[in-house]
Amino acid sequence: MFNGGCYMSQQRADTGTLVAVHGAGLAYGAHSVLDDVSLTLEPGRITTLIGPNGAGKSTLARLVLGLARPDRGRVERRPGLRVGYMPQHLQVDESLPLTVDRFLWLAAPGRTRARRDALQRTGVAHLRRRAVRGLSGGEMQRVLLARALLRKPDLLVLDEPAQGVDVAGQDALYGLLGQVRDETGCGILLISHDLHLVMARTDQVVCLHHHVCCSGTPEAVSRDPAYHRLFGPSGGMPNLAVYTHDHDHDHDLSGDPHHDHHGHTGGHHHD
Ligand SMILES: Nc1ncnc2c1ncn2[C@@H]1O[C@H](COP(=O)(O)OP(=O)(O)OP(=O)(O)O)[C@@H](O)[C@H]1O
Repeated sequence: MFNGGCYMSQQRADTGTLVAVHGAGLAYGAHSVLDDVSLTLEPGRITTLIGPNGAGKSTLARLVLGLARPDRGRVERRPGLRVGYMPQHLQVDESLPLTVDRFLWLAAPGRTRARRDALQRTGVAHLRRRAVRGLSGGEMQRVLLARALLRKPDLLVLDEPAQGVDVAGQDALYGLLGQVRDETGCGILLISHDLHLVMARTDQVVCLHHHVCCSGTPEAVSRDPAYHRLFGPSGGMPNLAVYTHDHDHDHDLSGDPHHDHHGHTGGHHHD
């Protein structure tokens, strides 16, 4: 729901924006986690949110999902927005003999066909009757993506989906997400703490360290000599790209932009 009144709701509904965060600030006690953060998510566009541990990425995702409210600024959401969320961690009770099919049904009760189609789309239809607790990290990730897709989301939010997956698995996942975007036209918000390697088809990269440090588009891995050496001349990982940061400031350890007595920036540079 939009917080900006009728006029703003109408304006946003017309332009199709899924979620718009305007100058959001949020603090836990004295600890400022987000400071004047703005972000716009559009249908059919992939946004990658990167930043070091503790930068506020998951907190910003919670604002986008409507699970938290900013102390300052506002968050507008398209009326009736359907969101599919793939969490960073999921606790599955090891003692429960839960099958993949049952696991999906619990999230979205409905026809078997829909669950089969969702698993088919993420390339793991063969796992439908398997126990969730026996799945590998990469298999679980695809099941979680199928679960998010069952909601037929306008916006897919994935928190660190590449965590615990090797580079080839990350490349395959990003390829799959590109297909999902092309087929469904949904917007995608991807969260990652990898400051350099991002999904090649990302439309905008936003680097967060409590505030937005910089944003832009990634460059193909094949154009970066370091990754060229790693992946070979053909750029064997077509779905990965390099993001080059463009900061005009450094950070001290609290994440605050830092200037020395002479007006020069100093502190911990995180790119
Ligand atoms: N409910 C809470 N109460 C107090 N502090 C919190 C709460 N949630 C998050 N924080 C703090 O806010 C900061 C940002 O956390 P957040 O999880 O948003 O960062 P992140 O960028 O997603 O980090 P990571 O990459 O490690 O997952 C951290 O210092 C965290 O300890």
